[in-house]
Amino acid sequence: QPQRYSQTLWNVPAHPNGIPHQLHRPSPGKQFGPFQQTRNHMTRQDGDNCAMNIPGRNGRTSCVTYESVNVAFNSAKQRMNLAGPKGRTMTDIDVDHLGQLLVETSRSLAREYNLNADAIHNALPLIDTQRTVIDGFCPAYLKRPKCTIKRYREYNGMCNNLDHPHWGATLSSYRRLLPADYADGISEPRISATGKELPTARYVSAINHRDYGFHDHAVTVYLPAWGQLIDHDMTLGAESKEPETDAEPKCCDKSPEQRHPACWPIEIPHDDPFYSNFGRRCMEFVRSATGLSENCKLGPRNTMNIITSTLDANFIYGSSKETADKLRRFQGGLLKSNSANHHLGLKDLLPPKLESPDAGCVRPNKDSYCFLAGDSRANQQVMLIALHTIMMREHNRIAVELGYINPHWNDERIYQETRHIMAAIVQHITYNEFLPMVLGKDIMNRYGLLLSKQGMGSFYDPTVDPTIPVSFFAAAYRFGHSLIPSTIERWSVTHQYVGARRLSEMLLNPFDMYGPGTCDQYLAGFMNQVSQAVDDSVTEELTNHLFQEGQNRWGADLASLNMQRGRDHGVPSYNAYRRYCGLSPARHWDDLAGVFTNDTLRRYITTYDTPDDIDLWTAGISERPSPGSMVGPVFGCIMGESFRNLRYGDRFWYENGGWPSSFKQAQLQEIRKVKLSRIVCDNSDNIESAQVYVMVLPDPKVNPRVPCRSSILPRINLEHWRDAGEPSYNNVRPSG
Ligand code: HEM
Repeated sequence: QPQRYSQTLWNVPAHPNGIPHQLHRPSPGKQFGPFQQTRNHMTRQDGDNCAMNIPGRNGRTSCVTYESVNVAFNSAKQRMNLAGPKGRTMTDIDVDHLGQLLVETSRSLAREYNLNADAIHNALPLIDTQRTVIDGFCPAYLKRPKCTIKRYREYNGMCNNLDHPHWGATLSSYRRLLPADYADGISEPRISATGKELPTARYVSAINHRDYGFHDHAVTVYLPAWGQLIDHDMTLGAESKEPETDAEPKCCDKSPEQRHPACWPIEIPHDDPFYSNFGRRCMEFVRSATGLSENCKLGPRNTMNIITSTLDANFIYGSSKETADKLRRFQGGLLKSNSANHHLGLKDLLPPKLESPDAGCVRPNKDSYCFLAGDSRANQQVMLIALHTIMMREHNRIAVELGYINPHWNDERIYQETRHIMAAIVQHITYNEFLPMVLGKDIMNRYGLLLSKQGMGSFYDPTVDPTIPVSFFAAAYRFGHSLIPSTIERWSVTHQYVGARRLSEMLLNPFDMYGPGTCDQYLAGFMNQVSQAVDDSVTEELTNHLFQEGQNRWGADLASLNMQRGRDHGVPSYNAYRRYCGLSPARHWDDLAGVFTNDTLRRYITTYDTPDDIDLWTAGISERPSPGSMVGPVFGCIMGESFRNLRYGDRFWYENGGWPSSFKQAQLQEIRKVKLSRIVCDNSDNIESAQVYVMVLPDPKVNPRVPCRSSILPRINLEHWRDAGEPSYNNVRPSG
């Protein structure tokens, strides 16, 4: 359905049946509300030089000329003096620089033509930048590439959608479900609806996200562990960097004048219950890099996803051919690994990260190396690195078997087919085991997320954009931060408790993994340790001790970072999403009775000036859960819609039939058998039993713990990939 573009920021219609529809990007040459694109139109004032008509008072229109766009861009370029691309390919820093120029260009035009937020959001993007000097700077990757249909995905996600090749691709901007809420309509962080500043993110966190340590009654640590792993398949916000060092700027130790322009440190109140003990008044925070939209359109600031949006297992392989190649052995379709513990009869670990060894972990000495995987965050903590390890092992296990079954396949063919199967497994486990627990049956049903048990589907809808929404990346999918326990337990392979370590000690410290048997102890621990509930309580390990350094007794606060990140990205308030999700927005505090617990509501009343100010993340994790779900209605809606688009907007979706990428019926049935428990059984060293669904605590009746050799945990039968030389395979050139 077309959107009404005359809507204001505060008047977004909900879908009649309660399910919001996608905000379609405007296609060129159409009329949207009062703003008229003038590609082929002569206008009264400026003839062919008029890029956009803006309605003014008394029915008179004024014209934004192409010339004024050129002047605004050139003067921003001169004023900002940002470095241009060094090589032929655009890096995220290059995109950021051009993005900043476009933001400044939009700001100048908004000032010159006195544009309001509605016009900035709706009118500026309609200007045909291809007719301006901007076109000469707009990188080729944002222009339309020639797509061909192949069996395997491109690493960078390009050409998944043949009509919109950039949808879901790397370095594209996050999608918006609602117009950005920036104080100036362009890029400045949100302020209160009262016109005052919002309370600082740390103040909100300290009052509302204390550590009460409530456990979930059913889910194990495998649930947040898998949740984070697949987050790293879908989103990675681009950081602003110092061009000289490629490092994230430091802000707190500099005076405001000396700070990097992206610095936006979080103010800590003087009476903070924790940081005041250490005299801390400032928490590091750097605004994300600026993104670009197709053809480098003008408008409010965009922000970009460095990795592909679709669930394609890029955390194993990377989102570029360059990264993928670094991880490959180029032999037998295998990934590189480290066989240091082979002599003990133990399976391979991930290879050591020899390039930029200090990025992403804190090394105890120069001889220790953290691990190399497809995602740069793999070493962040032990849950993540353990799952990365078993997914690498699963790739190699499947590759060896495929090579055995098809001795005539070369390295490339084995590698690409294994990568294709791994992406299917990630999709299947996510929709079969993870989402039903997180969202519950009703939401799964409402958004069309329930999997078919048999047959091929034709789920693909080329009008659906799988690009991750800002509100998912910067708020809703961070629901997982509430689930994290304070310690991570190790259990023996026979399910006896062994010990536990504080989470903060394990951050950026994956080196435990080198200890013989330790990986197994964690993998067994995750299925025995219960996770925290999704609620307003967040462990102090994350709210006071995140990435604590050296001898310090304090670290950063992830809850504050989440809210600051939401404001950084122009995420509107919780109330705006209530409206978007078909719920009534709160006009008075009383309207929120029952939405949150009374305690939570009381705390919000002391924290915020009005219900219109509440940050999306804090409210989303604090909502009372919907029946059968771990999350409440607003997070359920944002996640439901996002996961719907990831299923229906992915041409390579594993259940789809009729494409060269489609699995055969029998192969699909094999993929449908895979469970995370099977992957743990096959890729741990000595674990001999697991409950059928490892994200849920064992229960003799509904989730029994069974031996790994039991037929209740069937293994994917790769015999169905025996290749008698089907033409549909042989015609396909390997991608990349
Ligand atoms: C111990 C576990 C975890 C730690 C230490 C952690 C830490 C972090 C940190 C430091 C950030 C960046 C914050 C910022 O500056 O904006 C982040 C982002 C994020 N986290 Fe977590 N996280 C954990 C678990 C999870 C889980 C379980 C989920 C979801 C189920 C999750 C979802 C996200 C998402 C969606 C982002 C945004 C990522 C991006 O695209 O850049 N995290 N997390």
